[in-house]
Amino acid sequence: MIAAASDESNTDGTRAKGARPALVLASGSPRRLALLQQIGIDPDTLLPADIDETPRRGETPRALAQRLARTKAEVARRAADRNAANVDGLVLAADTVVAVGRRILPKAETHEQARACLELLSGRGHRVYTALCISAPKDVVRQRLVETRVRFKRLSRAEINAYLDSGEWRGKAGGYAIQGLAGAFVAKLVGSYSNVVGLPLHETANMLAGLKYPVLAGWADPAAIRP
Ligand SMILES: Cc1cn([C@H]2C[C@H](O)[C@@H](COP(=O)(O)OP(=O)(O)OP(=O)(O)O)O2)c(=O)[nH]c1=O
Repeated sequence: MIAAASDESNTDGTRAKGARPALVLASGSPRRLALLQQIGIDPDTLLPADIDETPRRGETPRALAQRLARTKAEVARRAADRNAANVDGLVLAADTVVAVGRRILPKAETHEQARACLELLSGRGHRVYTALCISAPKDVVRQRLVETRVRFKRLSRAEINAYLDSGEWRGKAGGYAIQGLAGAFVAKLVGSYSNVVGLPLHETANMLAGLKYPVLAGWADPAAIRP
């Protein structure tokens, strides 16, 4: 259900003038929620969209990320709309894809997959794409693709084994999580760090602001912002 925050609603259920739209985060990723909260945005509802993420034949990494983000947003909006009396909110979805050239790395689920990813990434550059999709009322859909270039140092067998033992790679695109132990593998990063973790904060804030969702500067009470 997409409902405006209750403390901003009038008694007749209509939205108070100037109230922010309700926000659904179409994600089951704790990292995406934590990143949003980092910039003071607390979604009203979490609605993970369970979709098939298999790349299509010949699909580029960029096209895959964009298609999946859009599908997640659409699936979550349909689920939200099924029960809702009030559907004037925003639905935010994202998808992160790691690629070496046109080669799309999997979201590692097994040791073998994670090892193959790390061996491929060792000592070379790769790109991390996160596609953002925000579905708004009246069939308005905004999309954005953000790219970060990352280069890993050369990884020894011992480092790869130790990293595999950590389990941090599980469920992560490209078989690593930059916000954990793998931060030590990053020799160079060009672009947005939060994009690699799963949600580019600068671009997300801009897109939300463009849809009249109050981010930092639009807040009524700056004192409410966490230090
Ligand atoms: C490269 C990299 C990816 N990741 C994560 C971000 C994403 O959660 C995940 C990529 O998978 P996604 O399909 O983008 O996201 P998800 O399935 O985890 O969550 P949801 O679809 O419900 O939003 O990999 C990191 O946490 N750190 C990293 O350094």
